Amino acid sequence: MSSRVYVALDTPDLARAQALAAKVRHHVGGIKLGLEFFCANGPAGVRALEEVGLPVFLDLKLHDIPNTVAKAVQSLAPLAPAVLTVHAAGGRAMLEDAKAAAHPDTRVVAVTMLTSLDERDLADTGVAGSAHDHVLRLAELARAAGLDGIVCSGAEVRAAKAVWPDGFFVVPGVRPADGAVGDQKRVVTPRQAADDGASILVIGRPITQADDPDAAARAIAATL
Ligand SMILES: O=C(O)c1cc(=O)[nH]c(=O)n1[C@@H]1O[C@H](COP(=O)(O)O)[C@@H](O)[C@H]1O
Repeated sequence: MSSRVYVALDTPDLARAQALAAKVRHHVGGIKLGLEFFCANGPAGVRALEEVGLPVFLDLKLHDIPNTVAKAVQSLAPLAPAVLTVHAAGGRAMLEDAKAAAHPDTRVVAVTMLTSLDERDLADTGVAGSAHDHVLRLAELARAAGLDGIVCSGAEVRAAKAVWPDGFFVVPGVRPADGAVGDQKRVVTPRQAADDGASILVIGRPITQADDPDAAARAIAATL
């Protein structure tokens, strides 16, 4: 089975992204390209990274009115990414229209509660209650809207999978036991995320900022 680890190539520099991908390609299952990369390099950058030969996860976290998101997803359809993110908070109509506009081979997944947030941050946005309940509520919304899965932290993935057994679960905020947490707040180890049911693990800086990214990716893969 190929690795469940997708490496987040968060850089605006195309050559650096290509070099990192070439280094780690034997120890990861896919590549995640996000806003930092896409704003600098656009669809041409995505096509350049496709040449590495790994599945590409396009993480643009789209969140707007249904018509705008659907048209954006339609514009991305020729890239046929393996995975594409939208924000669950955009609401049911936006989620339905995003899925309808996507390439049929693309898994459209909804970001529930960013792993950089905790319950105090949630309260600041006017949402009372626990992260667990908020994620499960948005998971149910995504499922009802016909999406393929969600993005959540490793702290919620077991509960989310229990209520959506055939959902696709993306878990970022993953850190090796001794890893620097940085701006993430809800973190788990790669092993815990995998054991608790993550379909894929998104890991960026623990690999990309390592002195030897390939060795870091290999060490993480060895714990799974
Ligand atoms: O959708 C995502 O991938 C995502 C959702 C989320 O809740 N938290 C989160 O960190 N991410 C992404 O996952 C990656 C995590 O990177 P590191 O913190 O460097 O491992 C970044 O590219 C984030 O954009």
